[in-house]
Amino acid sequence: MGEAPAFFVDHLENGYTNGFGVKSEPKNRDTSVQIGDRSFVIGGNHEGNPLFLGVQIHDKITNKWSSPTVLGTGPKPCKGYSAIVLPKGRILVIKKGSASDDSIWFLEVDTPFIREQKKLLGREVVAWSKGVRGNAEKPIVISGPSGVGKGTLISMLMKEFPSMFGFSVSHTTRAPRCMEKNGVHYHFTDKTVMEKEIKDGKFLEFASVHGNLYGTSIESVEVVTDSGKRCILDIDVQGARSVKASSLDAIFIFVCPPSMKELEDRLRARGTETEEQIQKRLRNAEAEIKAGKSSGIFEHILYNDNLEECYKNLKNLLGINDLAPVNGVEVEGIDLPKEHTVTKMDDKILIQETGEGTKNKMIVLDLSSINGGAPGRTRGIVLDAVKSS
Ligand SMILES: Nc1nc2c(ncn2[C@@H]2O[C@H](COP(=O)(O)OP(=O)(O)O)[C@@H](O)[C@H]2O)c(=O)[nH]1
Ligand SMILES: Nc1ncnc2c1ncn2[C@@H]1O[C@H](COP(=O)(O)OP(=O)(O)O)[C@@H](O)[C@H]1O
Repeated sequence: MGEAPAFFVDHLENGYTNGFGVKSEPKNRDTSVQIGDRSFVIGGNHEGNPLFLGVQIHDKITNKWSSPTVLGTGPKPCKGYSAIVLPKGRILVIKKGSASDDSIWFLEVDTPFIREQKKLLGREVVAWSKGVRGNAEKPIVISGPSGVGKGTLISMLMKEFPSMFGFSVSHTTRAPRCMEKNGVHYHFTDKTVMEKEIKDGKFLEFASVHGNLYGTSIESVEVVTDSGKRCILDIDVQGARSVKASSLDAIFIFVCPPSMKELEDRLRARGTETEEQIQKRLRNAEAEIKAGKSSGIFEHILYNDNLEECYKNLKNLLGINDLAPVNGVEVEGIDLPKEHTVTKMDDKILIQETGEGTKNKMIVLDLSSINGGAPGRTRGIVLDAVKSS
């Protein structure tokens, strides 16, 4: 889709029929924007769930309504919304009367991520991405054969910098090991449940590894980034390839063992797998190491021979040392007025307070350096209050 013209808040006047052909009255709180031949109506609940803000699409050519699959965690329904069409298939949605860190949202309707998901799911898809002030550092993808020391290195990093890094807890269909906790090391799940969730578009990536299904849910990454931490993903090479193809802009690190013999010794010494499973993991290791070194996915290859040395190299390539400042997302900021109008001027959105007895303050929302987006957050938002003279 090319650049869409700005289309300001508008309420559909003649009512609309939902995806099941039932005519519904438009509610005052609903907001619609038009992109090409389609109107996107934002408001109410999604498919009857009071926790999810509704999104419906009206196609002018066919005169049909559809209820799209909505990916990502969107804003909770509230008193009203302002919406404005942005270039490149995104709609800016501003919640009225909400907390300052929960007011700016993006509904993606035709971004590369949406096009890919539409192809995958074979139906109409939209995705929410929360607007966040400031920039977070890139997520870190760590891959390597089983037993090479990925988990050990990640634990060391999280222990030394607890406020800096957060682990993306994957879903898996494999059985838990005796020390593993559900929701901490993995979300242990059932194959049929996970397959259904994959079909519903809940996963950023997934792969079959050593005979089990593993996957990173969109939510598991959001939970970490929302807490202002840098997200670490421990995933296999197939998963890394999918993430590389996604819109998640990450750093890719592959960890190699000093030798196959040492890898085998570590796997055995760990004592968590049966002999059959160890053999399977060792067979897969050779192909993984080959793919890791030659696929062009990984910008960094680390050799985990001496653990302390490898850990030091990991910290170096992440640009952290013992004096590293604690990073985090700056969310403190300006409250948006409850009642307002929005106007688009190039990359700037002017938010003008309305209503009697107010100071009619003006806020400028600068979108010129936004980055990221679904399946993560939209970052780099700058908000400025215009001082009245
Ligand atoms: N694609 C993908 N791979 C994962 C995910 N979570 C874990 N893995 C990979 O699955 C493989 C097996 O993990 P696990 O059963 O915990 O065994 P370990 O690597 O020997 O500790 C490892 O290569 C992990 O990196 C995920 O969410 N997606
Ligand atoms: N550099 C190293 N030298 C010796 N043992 C190591 C080293 N790194 C990790 N280990 C050990 O190897 C085993 C496998 O490490 P782990 O972190 O579980 O690997 P992965 O997560 O890659 O499967 C663990 O028992 C761990 O303590």
